[in-house]
Amino acid sequence: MCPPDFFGVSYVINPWMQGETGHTDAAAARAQWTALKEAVARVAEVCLIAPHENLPDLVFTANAGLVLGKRVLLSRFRWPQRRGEEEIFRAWFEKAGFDVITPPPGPFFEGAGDALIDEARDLIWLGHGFRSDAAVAPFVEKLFGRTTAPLRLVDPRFYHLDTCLCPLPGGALLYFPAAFDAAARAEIESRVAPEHRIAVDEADAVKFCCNAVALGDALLLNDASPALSETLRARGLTPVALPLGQFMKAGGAAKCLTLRISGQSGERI
Ligand SMILES: NC(=O)NCCC[C@H](N)C(=O)O
Repeated sequence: MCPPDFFGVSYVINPWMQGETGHTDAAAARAQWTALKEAVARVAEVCLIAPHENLPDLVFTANAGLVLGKRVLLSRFRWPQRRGEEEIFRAWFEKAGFDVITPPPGPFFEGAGDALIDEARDLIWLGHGFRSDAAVAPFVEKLFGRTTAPLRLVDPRFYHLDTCLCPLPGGALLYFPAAFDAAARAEIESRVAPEHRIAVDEADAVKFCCNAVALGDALLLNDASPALSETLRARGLTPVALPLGQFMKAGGAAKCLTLRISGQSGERI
């Protein structure tokens, strides 16, 4: 995670940021981020990367790269406003002993914002259409030795895959179907049995319920309706609501603010 010392909205690269320039409250953001960090720290060790002035979105560490085992495929950001983050994340990973791989020339790739590991299906879902390019899929597949299933995103509010889809422990998949084109919905339906699909409605989706961090049985998220919370509980998961409204002004919530760097089955690589 990255402390929110320099977090704010100072440019607009997604619809959530529209009209929010200069409207974040630093103390409130710090309190929300700290509550999330403490919730993660109850289950896992939290490593920090130093914040940088003029890189307000560095707090969204999910976008650093895709980590599997001790390998990380670094991001290449679509928007110039975020490109300064790439070398900062590279330096952090190198110092931490990761094998850092640069994406092939050409396609954009926004890390674990768009590439989600589905342990139950032994595959990587890759969101594309707004930030990452589908052209990076064969490289991801070869590098990590896992089937990589591209999914086209069509709603600009759900510009990263982790804003509208979340593989859950136990094999269920939480997702907002309207964020995907028909082919992507068919792809999800062909790979995920109906009893494992949890389709959320728009009211839950805009609360970033899919932007959830699964840690053991706990599911850390900004908010979920009573009905969705009940559905999750029935599957043995405990939704933990952690308000992250300050970060939603920039288009991110719990999952975006974290990057899992160990504990995935990538250890077999
Ligand atoms: N969805 C994510 O994984 N990260 C949120 C990134 C927010 C940032 N303002 C962006 O638009 O890139």
